[in-house]
Amino acid sequence: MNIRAPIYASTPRYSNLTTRNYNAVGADNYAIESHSVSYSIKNERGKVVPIIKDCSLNIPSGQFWMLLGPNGCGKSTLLKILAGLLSPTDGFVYVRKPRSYVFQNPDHQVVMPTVEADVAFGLGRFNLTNDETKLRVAKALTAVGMYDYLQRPVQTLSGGQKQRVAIAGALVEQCKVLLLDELTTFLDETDQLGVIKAVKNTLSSSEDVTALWVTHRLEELEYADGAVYMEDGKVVMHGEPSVIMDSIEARKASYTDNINS
Ligand SMILES: Nc1ncnc2c1ncn2[C@@H]1O[C@H](COP(=O)(O)OP(=O)(O)OP(=O)(O)O)[C@@H](O)[C@H]1O
Repeated sequence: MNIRAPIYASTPRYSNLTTRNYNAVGADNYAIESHSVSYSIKNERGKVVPIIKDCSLNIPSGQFWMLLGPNGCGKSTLLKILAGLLSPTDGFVYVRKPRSYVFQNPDHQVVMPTVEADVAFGLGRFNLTNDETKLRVAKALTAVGMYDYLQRPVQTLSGGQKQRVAIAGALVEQCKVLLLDELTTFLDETDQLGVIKAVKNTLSSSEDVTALWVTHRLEELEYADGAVYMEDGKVVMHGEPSVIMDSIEARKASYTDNINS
């Protein structure tokens, strides 16, 4: 699979879709929709193990949303379903196209010798002129604040700079939805902030790019327009970041009280 290509499909990916709900999806201004999505795997003993359980969410176009929850609650699995990398066992999803999935480890995605070559990599199949390619690369790198690094060898970049180049690699192909999987896990605070700001800037300088950002860092919620909180494979809360932040803090406090009592 070409990880650098946005995931195109002639029609949205659906599972168990009826005509009635097919007509409903995409009707509101949502870039990402998931309706009663479940995903199970069979373990080595042949037992069916549910990973994602009846998850529904709607993310409005042009917004920056975060997907949070404890380790192992299913965030990455749900993101991969939205990216079309996994097929739901039940329910259906709609994600505006083209969409692009950016990995936690930029070394899986940033593969060419220089920043310019890397960002231009996915444009080969578009039959663009040299000037068009240069213009698109410049625009994508400017959006993530990396234009000055155009000629830099990628191995000289910091982790956060590489993440920004990976995001530019998605933007250059004019993707409408960015699905971002724990990009700041391995980054220090400065790089973490640089990557978040790059995504924010991308959204404010583009017409209708939508981003869903998986994170386990609660403090990142302050940059989000909306948030989804998961526990044990289920979407527990969905909406206003400050409300979700307060509620997560309250759940943590009650958990700590239970342990200490
Ligand atoms: N292919 C698979 N086979 C077996 N178990 C799986 C598979 N994929 C996911 N899981 C399990 O499903 C659960 C959810 O995994 P997932 O990676 O989606 O969680 P997460 O919330 O992203 O976790 P983290 O924050 O630690 O990255 C975990 O218990 C994981 O071990």
